[in-house]
Amino acid sequence: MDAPLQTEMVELVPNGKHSEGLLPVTTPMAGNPRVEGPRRSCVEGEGFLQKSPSKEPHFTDFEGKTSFGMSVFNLSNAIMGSGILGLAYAMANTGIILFLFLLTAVALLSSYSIHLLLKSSGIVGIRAYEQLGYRAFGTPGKLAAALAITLQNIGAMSSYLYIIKSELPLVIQTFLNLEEQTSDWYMNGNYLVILVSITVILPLALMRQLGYLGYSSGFSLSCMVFFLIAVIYKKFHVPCPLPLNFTNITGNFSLVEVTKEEAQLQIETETTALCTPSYFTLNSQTAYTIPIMAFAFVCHPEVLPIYTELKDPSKRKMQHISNLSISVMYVMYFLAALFGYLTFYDGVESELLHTYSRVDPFDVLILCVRVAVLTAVTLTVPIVLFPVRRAIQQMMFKNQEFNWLRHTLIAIGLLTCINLLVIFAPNILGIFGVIGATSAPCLIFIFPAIFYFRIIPTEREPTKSTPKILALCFAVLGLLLMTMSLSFIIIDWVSGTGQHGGSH
Ligand SMILES: NC(=O)CC[C@H](N)C(=O)O
Repeated sequence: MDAPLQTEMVELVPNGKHSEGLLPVTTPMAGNPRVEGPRRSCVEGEGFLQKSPSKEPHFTDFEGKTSFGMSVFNLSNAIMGSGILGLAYAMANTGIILFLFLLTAVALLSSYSIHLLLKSSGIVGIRAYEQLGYRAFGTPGKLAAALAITLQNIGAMSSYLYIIKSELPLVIQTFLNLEEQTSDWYMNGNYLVILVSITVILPLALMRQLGYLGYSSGFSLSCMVFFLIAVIYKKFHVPCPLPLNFTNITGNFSLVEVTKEEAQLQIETETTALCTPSYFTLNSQTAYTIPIMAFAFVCHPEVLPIYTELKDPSKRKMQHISNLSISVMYVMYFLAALFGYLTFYDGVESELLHTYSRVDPFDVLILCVRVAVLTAVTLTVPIVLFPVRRAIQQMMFKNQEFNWLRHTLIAIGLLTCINLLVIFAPNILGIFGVIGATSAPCLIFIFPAIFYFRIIPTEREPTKSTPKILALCFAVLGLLLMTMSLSFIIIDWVSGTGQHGGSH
């Protein structure tokens, strides 16, 4: 009947305005979610029909204006963040082959979950993650989605600001050619974070639409490309083992009475052991790989806002944008991890930039790399802030018209909270390890799958149809990953070896 008409039913109201008021959204009754299915289809069918005959002007006021290319920039920028800095460490704990396999799997799964989100939003007719939750499970579903988005993105933004706080003073120190850090205000990470937040992040975060951030996203991506080139270049210019390790090795030998040749031989053996890539590794840290990768590919809260602003939107076009962004990031992630790993091998730290500081903190190229990463993460904050503001609006001010004052106050409020967190409670970042381990699997695996399962009408896809069974398997996979990551974090805490959780 009217089922096929639902497919591309999309609501073309820009962010902040997509109110439920435009389409009668009925709260599903628990346990009987599709009671209102046919009625809804009808309404959505009408909406669709209104648009399709002329194929445009009807919605000109609300039409998204962002081009395909700008959307790719924005989505790629949303994907790319501090996650990239942890991947070389992940590779050191999996080996190259296993890493490649896992990275491919996470990228494919991430794309599949975007497919589930897009398909569900086509049915609901509203491109907002929280609204999918509402349609699937009523208010609890909406709150769960909004909470996961808020926690995940606040965690991500804190990790970005934390990078600014710890790296920017070093950059300034090097630029000023100072041997040691002075107590001047411009050497104080806390002041610098506040300054960057006010002068760069806030103005960008005040943009009414994500589409305007396309240029800054493009610039942010080019900074990351520079970072990648520098990582590749450094592989061929940093000695292995690092002189520091080398001293340790020779130091050990000087304590014992050994002949020069024996010592030389030992050093060579150790050097080979330290500087040979491993293709397949399993150790106590391997379990962290999946959460690190899952975090690195999270962009799901941003997908629907970007879709809302897309020019001539269609599910197919948005899926192309997502696949393209994920593929580009996949290649960049793999290369950054590979060359980062091949530079330091097992000596790589969970934050790649720190490892470079060990070589020579005042090296000019490393300095430029730092500036590039700082710029990239700074420009990512406004994109990641966007869905949080949207979630807050959906929770507290739904059905209300766009309001500049509210828009501005929420952005200022969020930035203030994140600044306070980073300045006064940097240890809280450990807590974000736990949040990351729960909210990332929820946003990537569990929610898209269960929302899809509940939203797609049974007339269209019976409960036992392959897509729905696949979606359920996907949710179970997410649940397994979440349990696994959490157990490992807890084991780590209990045994007191927790060396992770920092920025991811
Ligand atoms: N929204 C997000 O959480 C983005 C995280 C991003 N994928 C990163 O690597 O930092």
